[in-house]
Amino acid sequence: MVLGLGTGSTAAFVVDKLGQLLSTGQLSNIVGIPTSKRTQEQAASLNIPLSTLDLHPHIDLAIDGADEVDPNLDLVKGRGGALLREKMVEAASSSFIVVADDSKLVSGLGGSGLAMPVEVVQFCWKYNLVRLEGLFKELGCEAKLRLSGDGREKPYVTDNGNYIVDLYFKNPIKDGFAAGKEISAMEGVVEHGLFLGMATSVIIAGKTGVEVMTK
Ligand SMILES: O=C(CO)[C@H](O)[C@H](O)COP(=O)(O)O
Repeated sequence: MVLGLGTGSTAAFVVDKLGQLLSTGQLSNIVGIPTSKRTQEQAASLNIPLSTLDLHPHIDLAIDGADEVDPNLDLVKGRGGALLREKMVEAASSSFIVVADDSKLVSGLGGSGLAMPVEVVQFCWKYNLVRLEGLFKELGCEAKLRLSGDGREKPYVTDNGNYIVDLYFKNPIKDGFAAGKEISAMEGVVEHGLFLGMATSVIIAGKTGVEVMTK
């Protein structure tokens, strides 16, 4: 079985569990396709056999976290910075299961007040930041370059050598597909964090237990 391995604090539990099941012989004959360098390192340290999309272009199942989940199982992802590889791996997967806690549930994407990331090339990133903010003016959008380092003094660089522009909305995005299309059409945009129509099911953990959402 070919498994897409997600990125983030929730997906890390899945990777740990896979490592444990493999080491105790409860699971065998799997190969993992990691969605980030971080996950690749974690999986390798647990002796999970790894491969790439080049060698395994068809993935049976991907399991990953999410930043926002709406009632249609559409998602915002990428606050952990891995959106490009996540989208490539999850789009190539026959099934895509999301694992999250109930703080991630929203009635409309962009509605949490937290970031919707867009990965952009470094070249003239400010030009694209201004254009992205302008695209969603009517939603009260504010665009910020993601920073890293102890004093947040330098731009965050993705595993693919790009920058991230985080979009903060005052109001939820009305038409995610239209928004995604407009963002992707911008020269210099590499990928955006709207994962639409991709999740097969979402497993949500809350104080009262676990709920499985399916379409
Ligand atoms: O998209 C992601 C990383 O790019 C993560 O899946 C998302 O940020 C959720 O992370 P966490 O489980 O740590 O809340």
